[in-house]
Amino acid sequence: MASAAPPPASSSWGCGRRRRVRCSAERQGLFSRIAPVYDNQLNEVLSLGQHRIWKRMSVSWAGAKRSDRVLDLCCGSGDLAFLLSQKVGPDGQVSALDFSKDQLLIATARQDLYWKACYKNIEWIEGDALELPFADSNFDAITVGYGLRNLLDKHKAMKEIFRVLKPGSRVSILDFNKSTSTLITQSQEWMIDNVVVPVASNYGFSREYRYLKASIAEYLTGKELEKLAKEVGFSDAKHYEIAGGLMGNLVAAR
Ligand SMILES: C/C(=C\Cc1cc(O)c2ccccc2c1O)CCC[C@H](C)CCC[C@H](C)CCCC(C)C
Ligand SMILES: C[S@@+](CC[C@H](N)C(=O)[O-])C[C@H]1O[C@@H](n2cnc3c(N)ncnc32)[C@H](O)[C@@H]1O
Repeated sequence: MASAAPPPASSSWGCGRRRRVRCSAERQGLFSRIAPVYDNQLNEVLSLGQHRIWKRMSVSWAGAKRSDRVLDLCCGSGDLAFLLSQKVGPDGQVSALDFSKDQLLIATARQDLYWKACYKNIEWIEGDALELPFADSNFDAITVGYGLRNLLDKHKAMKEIFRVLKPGSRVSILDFNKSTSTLITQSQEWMIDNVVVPVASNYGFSREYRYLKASIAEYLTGKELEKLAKEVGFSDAKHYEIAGGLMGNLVAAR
């Protein structure tokens, strides 16, 4: 596992005892704590396995093809990186970046378990999505699965994504949808309050999953995501609502 610039030095106690997960170090700690149960348990159970379909859709929208060099940003335990790996094949290259060492350890363990030859094309990089350790115009496709919403500076992140993407290539950003529909927002919040958090509390992670609701409320709507992409230079940007509007995917072309 390669290591790049660590996230800002702000430490969790430097964030004070705020109730909200407000700084990079606190968010890093959150994802490191939930790493052992994150993918094969809680996401699987809570989404009734649907999250794998949403991730496949997102990877398809990125447009990765054989022999491409691609990036999975905020890769976590590697779900999208493994899907990208199959798209680009053994002659392709997948760079998978995350700032949680614990998430990356789970990802490398999964890579060692899997038998597909193509998975050898994945490089795991510990780094900050806001300061990418890559050259300009470096990637043929980029995916961000449930990552952008967790980044403190979404504008800076989108500028970095634009910088490292090759002209004519696409980024596909999957996340919860911050809906403009009151009914969808209320449904989303009801499920988080009455299903997600209670189930997560059985694993000792009620606070970590309670963060979801606030992070969605502070996120950008589909139209705002499209506007942000255009502002940083993308020539085209379209946000698609999926899962009945509970989730959404932005596809932006450089
Ligand atoms: C893969 C999913 C979420 C990933 C995820 C993203 C985050 O930012 C987190 C932050 C803090 C803790 C955990 C996460 C996190 O897991 C989506 C599926 C898992 C969700 C937790 C389940 C969400 C349930 C939906 C609101 C309703 C699903 C309806 C479905 C049709 C059954
Ligand atoms: C909800 S998980 C998503 C993981 C994976 N993409 C998926 O779809 O399952 C969000 C990931 O973003 C990472 N992350 C959050 N902020 C980051 C940052 N500034 N730089 C790099 N990774 C970050 C977390 O460590 C975590 O692994």
